Amino acid sequence: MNSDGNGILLDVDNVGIKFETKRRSVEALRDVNLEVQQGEFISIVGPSGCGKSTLLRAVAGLTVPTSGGIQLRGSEVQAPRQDVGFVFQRPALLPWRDVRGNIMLQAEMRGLDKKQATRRCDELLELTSLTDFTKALPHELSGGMQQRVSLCRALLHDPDVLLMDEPFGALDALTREHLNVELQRLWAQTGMTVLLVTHSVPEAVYLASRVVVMGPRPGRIIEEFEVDLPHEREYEPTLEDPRFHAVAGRTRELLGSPMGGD
Ligand SMILES: Nc1ncnc2c1ncn2[C@@H]1O[C@H](COP(=O)(O)OP(=O)(O)OP(=O)(O)O)[C@@H](O)[C@H]1O
Repeated sequence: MNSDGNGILLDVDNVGIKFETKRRSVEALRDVNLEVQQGEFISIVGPSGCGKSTLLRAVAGLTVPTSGGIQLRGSEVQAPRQDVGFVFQRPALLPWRDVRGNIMLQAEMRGLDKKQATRRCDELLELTSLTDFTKALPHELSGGMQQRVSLCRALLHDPDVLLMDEPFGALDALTREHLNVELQRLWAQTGMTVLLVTHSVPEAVYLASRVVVMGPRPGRIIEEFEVDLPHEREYEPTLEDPRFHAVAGRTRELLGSPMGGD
């Protein structure tokens, strides 16, 4: 339960975003409404250019809505927030810093207590099976490991909400599958709140407690599905589960493609 007493951690209220440039005006989002409870895992899918990244950036306070508003833990999001974690498609690690150094960057930027941050860093390294690579440099790591480092960095300050924008889009299929399984376990074990943008329908449904489908620009939410699957999910049995197929099939229909993304 959060400070506003109704269990809603994040409230996106009638948000519209227009980008005005010298040459054109783009309406990226129109009347977007989304209420997220603490501990939910929301997967956001939609056609390219429908405003998924814009929505995440607005939640992080990196883009200001043109209309409507966003509340996180009861306070209006008006500027970049300290209480979110962001994982992008590329891990963006500093090549001269080792794994611990890259994760601890978050502590330095936010002025966190070094002892506490180091303890948390150790826990996260353990949770993501990176303990043996603490002193490795980014070029010594696989793409999947680099993305795990970037996940640890995003979680170091224990954010209220973790925002992930196509975090596994640049990885090969097998690595992506492994990281899906790890992220599922992490979510089930920690109860963190996640908003994930993805083009992959199986990834969206396997990970989510709720799938949010957006329509073409100007981006709006056209449908939402609760995913009626156990909190902790094994990979293959889940992908064969009729409840998984029901949501994945409906999502693909809405996206208008037989394959519905990768
Ligand atoms: N800073 C900006 N200035 C001008 N237009 C922008 C800006 N950011 C996004 N847009 C436009 O807003 C629309 C939505 O972009 P956004 O990146 O949010 O879509 P998306 O759904 O994440 O796309 P994709 O799935 O291809 O990554 C696009 O038409 C894009 O060109």
